[in-house]
Amino acid sequence: MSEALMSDDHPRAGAAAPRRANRARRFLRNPQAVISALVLVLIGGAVLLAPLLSTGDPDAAELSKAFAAAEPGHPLGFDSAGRDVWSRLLHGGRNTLGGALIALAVALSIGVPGGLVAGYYGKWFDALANWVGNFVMALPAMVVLLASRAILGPTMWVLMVVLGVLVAPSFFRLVRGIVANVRGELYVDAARVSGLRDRRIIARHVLVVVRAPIIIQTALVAGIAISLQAGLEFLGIGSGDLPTWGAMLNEAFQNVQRSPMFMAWPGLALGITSAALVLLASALRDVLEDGDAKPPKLRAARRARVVTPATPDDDRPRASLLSVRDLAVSYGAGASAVDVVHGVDLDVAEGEVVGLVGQSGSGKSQTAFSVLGILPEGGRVSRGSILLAGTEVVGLSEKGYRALRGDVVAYVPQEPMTNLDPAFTIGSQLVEPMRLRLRLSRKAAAERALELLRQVEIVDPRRVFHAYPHQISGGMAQRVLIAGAMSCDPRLLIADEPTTALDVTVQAEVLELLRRLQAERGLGVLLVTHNLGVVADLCDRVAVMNAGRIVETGSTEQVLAHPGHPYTRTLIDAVLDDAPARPAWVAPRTDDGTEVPA
Ligand SMILES: Nc1ncnc2c1ncn2[C@@H]1O[C@H](COP(=O)(O)OP(=O)(O)OP(=O)(O)O)[C@@H](O)[C@H]1O
Repeated sequence: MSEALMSDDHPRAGAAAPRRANRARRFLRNPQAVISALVLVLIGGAVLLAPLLSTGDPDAAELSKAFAAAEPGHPLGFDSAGRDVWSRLLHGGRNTLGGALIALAVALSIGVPGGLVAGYYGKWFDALANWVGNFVMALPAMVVLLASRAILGPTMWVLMVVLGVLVAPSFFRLVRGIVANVRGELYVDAARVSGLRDRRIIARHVLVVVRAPIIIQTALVAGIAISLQAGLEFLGIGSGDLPTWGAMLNEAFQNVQRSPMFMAWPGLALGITSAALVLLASALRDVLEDGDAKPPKLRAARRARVVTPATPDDDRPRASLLSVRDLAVSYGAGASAVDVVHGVDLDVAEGEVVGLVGQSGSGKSQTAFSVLGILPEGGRVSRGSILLAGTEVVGLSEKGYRALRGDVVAYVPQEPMTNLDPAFTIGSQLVEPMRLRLRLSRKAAAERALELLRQVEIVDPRRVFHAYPHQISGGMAQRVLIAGAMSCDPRLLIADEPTTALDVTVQAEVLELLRRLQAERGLGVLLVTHNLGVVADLCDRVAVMNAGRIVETGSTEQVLAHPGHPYTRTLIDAVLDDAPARPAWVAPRTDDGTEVPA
């Protein structure tokens, strides 16, 4: 392995410290964030400590003190009913902020899970939830609240639940949109192939991406909820018996001629709280979103869609690890359906390395994805049978697949970087599937992960274990993915162009590593590649694929030395190894023999 890639001073390795610390630092360096958060903490603290900070009962009226000026213990004076304004302001804040919190809690608990499920699974739930969300958003909030008040009675808390339902679609839409994008990321597919359940993938890999936007949206919606709640109370349609900032505004408004200052206190409290929330939301956007490098999007969403029931074939070699018969993969439905793989037969036995070769677009990846159950959106196995260690996987449920992934079949993908979740350390991404599949404790899984990193020849396993994907090189990332693929001791490894994204020296090292691991563990390997050099180097047998069909199969030696099919001959002729070497470059010289400067 290249020392430059392994050393700590590699540019990627020297990148920023873990992003959580980065975010905290960015937050503390942002004056708008700090000041607005401080203001909110002060307001929240004051209303929470209302019984300690105020002198009396907020509802205790003493008519003789109506409109009386400030006095010791009553710094803001008395209202029209002789009640202490300071007490009412603090206790009113409790009710106003408490109401907004209820609305937020309802909106979050409907909008976030709804958006996660709709964005991740799509299908009918997405269509239905979208329709309901659009319908709720189209409703005029104030009219619905007035109607609710008429039907449900003048209870502010109930109205806040209704308000929560009305603002839930804003969270739903936000989360759904982000999740629908994330579910197509390769690291989500990689997590599925490593055997993680959907619930776990959503909690670990998807929720983390929506966390920051949800926090920002929460701050914004909190401001809106406070204003709406105060608006209702101001109009006199909340709970008239509770002190709230809106009710105080209402009362002050009725006496504005007599004492205009009474408008100021609840007005200021509402204004400062709402402004602080909006400023905090905008500062959080800078802190949480702008500073994070977004993972590049390389492929559209891919979902397994397998429909045809298995049609077992009696002449298959039963001892084989993988036995594919008459596999067809189609996109689209009905008359517009297009077959991209036509009747492929393929076998991999225990300890055997089989190369699946062919030019780009010949259907190699579609065949491999069919075996793994991760065909892209719209793709389906339309015919044939795939036996994985004796289990028919055509038509198999996600649950059935989970039982096979990790310890029967594992996958090494083409693009190492996009198959690692940028939000988690390498260690945590290795540990998680082992805890689930092998039921190891966190400590035992971490020890095994370190051992695996050593086995894939990572020089400083401990540093890599604690590093984030952006802190390691592409070659190291591929080694990490190979370690991950080996983590649950699979019997079959499917490697899809595992070295294509790497530079030439690293390619050789990764191939050498695969060769060693295969020999040590007696793995069956299906190596998808367009590179005949790699095939000659690693494979026992080779299947040549062209235009969705296997055109020739045989031992590597036989196929490469005596190709039987014209397409195989074209592939071999395209390898430039036998072409005459280009003559060395000679600098042009003038007649007297001096070199012409470039
Ligand atoms: N999502 C998709 N929708 C429709 N057709 C697709 C989709 N993905 C792939 N195909 C088609 O399937 C065929 C085989 O593609 P596949 O990715 O298996 O090729 P490949 O041999 O693996 O090539 P490469 O080495 O470039 O990945 C191609 O003709 C491609 O256009």
